Amino acid sequence: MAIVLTPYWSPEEGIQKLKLEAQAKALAAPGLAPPAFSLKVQLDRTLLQLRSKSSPIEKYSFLAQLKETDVEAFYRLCLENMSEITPIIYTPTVGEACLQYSKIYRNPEGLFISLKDKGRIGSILRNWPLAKDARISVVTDGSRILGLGDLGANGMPIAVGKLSLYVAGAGIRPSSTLPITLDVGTNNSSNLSDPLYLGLRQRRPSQEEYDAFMDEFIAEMKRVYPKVLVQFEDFSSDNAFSYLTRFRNSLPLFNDDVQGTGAVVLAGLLSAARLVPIPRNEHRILLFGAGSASVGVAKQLMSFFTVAGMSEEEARHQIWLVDSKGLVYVGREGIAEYKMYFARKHYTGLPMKDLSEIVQYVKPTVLLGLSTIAGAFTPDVIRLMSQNTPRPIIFPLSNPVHLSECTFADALTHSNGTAIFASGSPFGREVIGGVRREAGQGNNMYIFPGLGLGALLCRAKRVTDSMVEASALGLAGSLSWDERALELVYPRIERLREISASIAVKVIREAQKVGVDNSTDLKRMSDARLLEFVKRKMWNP
Ligand SMILES: NC(=O)C1=CN([C@@H]2O[C@H](COP(=O)(O)OP(=O)(O)OC[C@H]3O[C@@H](n4cnc5c(N)ncnc54)[C@H](O)[C@@H]3O)[C@@H](O)[C@H]2O)C=CC1
Ligand SMILES: CC(=O)C(=O)O
Ligand SMILES: [Mg+2]
Repeated sequence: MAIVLTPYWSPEEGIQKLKLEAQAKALAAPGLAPPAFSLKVQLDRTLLQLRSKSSPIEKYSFLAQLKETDVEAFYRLCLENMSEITPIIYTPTVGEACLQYSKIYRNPEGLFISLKDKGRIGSILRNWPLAKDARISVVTDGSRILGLGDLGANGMPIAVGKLSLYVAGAGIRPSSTLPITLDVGTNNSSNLSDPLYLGLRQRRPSQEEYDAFMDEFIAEMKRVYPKVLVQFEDFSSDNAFSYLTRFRNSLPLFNDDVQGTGAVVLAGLLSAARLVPIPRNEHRILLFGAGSASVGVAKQLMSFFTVAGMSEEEARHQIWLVDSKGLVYVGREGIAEYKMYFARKHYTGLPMKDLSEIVQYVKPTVLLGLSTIAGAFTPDVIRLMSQNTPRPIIFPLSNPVHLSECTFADALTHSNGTAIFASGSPFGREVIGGVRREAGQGNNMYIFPGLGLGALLCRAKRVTDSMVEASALGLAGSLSWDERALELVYPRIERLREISASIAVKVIREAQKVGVDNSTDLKRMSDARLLEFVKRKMWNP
């Protein structure tokens, strides 16, 4: 396992299989493995080595190297230690990896397609060594990586990290994953002046030029990989919405930040609302931040009200948005098109910017943070929330952890332990009033693996809004009795595979219902058999 005869990265197809065979032979050859060598103990040893690293970024690099040299060991380690490994390969550490990518880069882990490749994108796509196998591609243009802004080509680790979760969390075969970074320049001046920066040294192009590049990219993806599902990741808000609309009917495609986040928050809210003794139609939801994630969440949360019998208009009335200029209302100038639907119609007061003031005005029962503003949920805001409801639902969802709108400890302390809490990045446990409480992680990582797996297995032609909603309902229904007893609003991350399987079943059933699937064989199966089938399809190291 520790003996590697060939580098993982090689342009020849099937190299991974050959490498594993070579390793197996090496381990069997007398003298090449130490006498007491065992794979089980080697995994424990690898974990010890990981834990001996002093900083998260060193752990990230250690794991990246392990994945490169021994992909099976990497995923075995992930599967057996999900709660320890996820914060390293994903948020928060993946954010640090993006920030430092120019320094820590070693080997290509995905495809870089740049503006300079316009006219030959198809041939670049064919350069992926495992070309025939590609089934899921996470595509970023690096323009809004987590809450860290425009990182340009250095956004690659986010695509790689999401795909590692597809493998660990939904059993997608590693060779079927294709991380892509579209390098269309960056407006990040420190990247542009960094001699080690890995991307194009130019500012982002005009919208017209970018649209033409994207049109070619999507057309070539369809041609080269007719079976691939595309997940758009961390595009800046305008493009997140416009490219989702432009391409979602061309191939199976969804935007994780808009749709995956919407689904994960709906699931968390459905679970949280069960803990609050007030009727559904009396909940008032305030979203702090009004970018792609927030507006995606607001749209998805409409069904929190409509499934309870409210009309669309009544549902919209229960939702308020706040952006960097304050409360979003119709009379305010310059409101971007994508947030206009949620602009308050009847607000006639002065512009309102201070969050405490807005909380006093709206009296929300649910406060969601998707603003990238660390500490925006001040003690005062949390105390005011507690006056509106016996159990304030407070989800500071911005990533990575240092951008969270408040900490778990703050939410509990200033609500006298009543807050129901979930954050975008992990917070762990707190003890309040002698009671141990666990923070939930409201992160789209609970949705995209199962959504992608379901869409793949039923060979969906498109990913519909109703399939995304089905994934939310699948997640909401997957809390175990002990998780409920602990008032968790999201399942434990250790159960991600099991949860992804149930989500995939819901997604397949919905695709069949709306007729976008191509899976006559799966239609005949009972739900129980379909679940078995989904689990059997999962790759295991
Ligand atoms: N937990 C999860 O699963 C997810 C979390 N996110 C996080 O959400 C955050 C936002 O992502 P996007 O919506 O894509 O970014 P964005 O940049 O499009 O949106 C940020 C929003 O915050 C607002 N904002 C900025 N400063 C503000 C201030 N001082 N007061 C009030 N509002 C302010 C902006 O006006 C904008 O509406 C990021 O940190 C991202 O990591 C995004 C997707 C999924
Ligand atoms: C989780 C995620 O997709 C984000 O923060 O952008
Ligand atoms: Mg994202």
